[in-house]
Amino acid sequence: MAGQTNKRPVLNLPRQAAVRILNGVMTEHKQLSELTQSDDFQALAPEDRARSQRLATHTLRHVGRADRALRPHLAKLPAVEVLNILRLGLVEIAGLGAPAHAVVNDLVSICAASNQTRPYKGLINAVLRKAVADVTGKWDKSPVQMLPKWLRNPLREAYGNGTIMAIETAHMRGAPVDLTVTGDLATWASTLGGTPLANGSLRLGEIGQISALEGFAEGKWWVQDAAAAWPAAALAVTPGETVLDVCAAPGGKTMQMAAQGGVLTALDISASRMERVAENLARTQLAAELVVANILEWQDPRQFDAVLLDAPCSATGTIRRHPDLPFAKDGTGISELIELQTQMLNATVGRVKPGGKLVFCTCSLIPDEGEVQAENFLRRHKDFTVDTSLPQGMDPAWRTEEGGFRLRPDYWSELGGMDGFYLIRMNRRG
Ligand SMILES: C[S@@+](CC[C@H](N)C(=O)[O-])C[C@H]1O[C@@H](n2cnc3c(N)ncnc32)[C@H](O)[C@@H]1O
Repeated sequence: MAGQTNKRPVLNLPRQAAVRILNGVMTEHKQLSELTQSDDFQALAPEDRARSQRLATHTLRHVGRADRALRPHLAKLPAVEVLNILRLGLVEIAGLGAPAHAVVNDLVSICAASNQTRPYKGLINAVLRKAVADVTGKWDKSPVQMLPKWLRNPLREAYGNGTIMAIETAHMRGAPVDLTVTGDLATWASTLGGTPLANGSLRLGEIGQISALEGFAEGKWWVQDAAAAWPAAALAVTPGETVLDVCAAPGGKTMQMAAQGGVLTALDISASRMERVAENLARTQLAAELVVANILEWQDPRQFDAVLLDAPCSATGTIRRHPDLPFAKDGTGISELIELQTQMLNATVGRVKPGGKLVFCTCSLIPDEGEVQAENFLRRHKDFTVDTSLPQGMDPAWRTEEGGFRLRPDYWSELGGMDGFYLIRMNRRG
C-alpha cells in the first residue's frame, strides 16, 4: 500500500543460519559438514558462512554450560528449536562477549520469523536477559561440558574419571590449525609465524583464510592435525618403496608418504572423495596411482613394501574439531564399524610383502577400534610382530600394552592439544 513502510526487521543472517545448523544437528542428527553443504547455507556470503559456522561450533562446545545457566529460568523445557536460540544467545553474549542488547533483539526477531517459535519471543527476551545477568563474570568458571552417556560411559571405563574430564576440557578448547610442510620446518615456521611441533608438524596461531596463506597455492603444505600425521610417519617410507594407502581419501597421509619418496597406490571406495585426493595431489605436485575400489573385494594381486590402513571409525578422536559429533550421533553403528575394521585388516594383510611393514590406525578414542583390534590382529596373524621403534616426537609413555600408541586430546595441552588417534606399526616376517 502506498506510504506504508516494511517494518520487518533485517535478520542477522549468520546468526539465523547458526540456529538452523544447531536445529539440524540436534533434531535431524545431521553433521555440520552435511548441513553446511545445503543450498541455503552456500547462498550466504563467504564471510557470513565462516561467522555462522564459528557461532554454531562455539555453541555446540558450550551447550552444557548454557543449559546449566538457562535451567533455573525455565519452568519447563521448551522445544529444542527455542532452546537452541537461547543457547546460542547465551554463548555469544557470555562466552564470546557480544553486546547483549543487540544479540537479544536479533534473536527475538529470529524467533518471531518462524511459525514454530514465534509464540516464544517473549520468553527468549526475558530468559536470556536473566540468564546473562546470572552468568556474567562466572562463565569461564562453570563446569566443562560432559560427553553424552553413549560415549562417556565406555571412555570412562577405558581411561578413568580424571582422564575423561581432561578430554572434555580439551574438547571445549577447540583445535588449532596444524600443517604438514614439505620443505624446511623452521623456514615455514618463520614465514607463517607458527610453532614447530616435536613430530615435525607446524602449529599456526591466529589465521584468517587458509587458502590465502603463503605456500598454499603452490602446494608446499597441507592442513593435517599433528596426531593424524603420526601414522604415516610411523610407517617410515623410504624413497622408492611401494606403498598401498588403504582408505586414502581425502589424501592427507597419501601426500605425506608420496612426499617421503614412496611409490604410492591410494585406494578408496568413494569416487567423490577420491576426487579430493586427485585435487590435493595436483596442488602439491605429488604423484600416486588412484584406485576406486572396496578393499574387501579388490582383486589386484600386487604386494607392497609398506601398507597403511586408516580404517573408517567412530571418529570420536576428532570432537575438538567436530563438536557436533556427540549430538549428531548416538553410538549406534559402532559395532558394525568394529566388524568392518576387522574385515579390512584381514583383507589388507596379504597385501604386505614378506619383510614388509603395516600401520593400522583410527581416529577413535574407543579401545575396541584401536588397542583391542590390534591385539586380536596380532593373535590371528603370527607372521606379524610389533615394531618397537619410536616415531619422531612420540612420547614413550603413550605406548600401549600390545605395542601401539594411544594419542589423546588432552596430551600436549599446554600447546593446544591433539586429536585422539590410535596407531600401531607391525612388521611381516621375511
Ligand atoms: C578415516 S577416512 C581416511 C582418511 C585418509 N586416510 C586421510 O588421511 O586423509 C576413511 C576412508 O575409508 C573409506 N572407506 C570406507 N570403506 C571402505 C572400503 N570398504 N574400501 C575402501 N575404502 C573404504 C572412506 O571412503 C573414507 O574415505
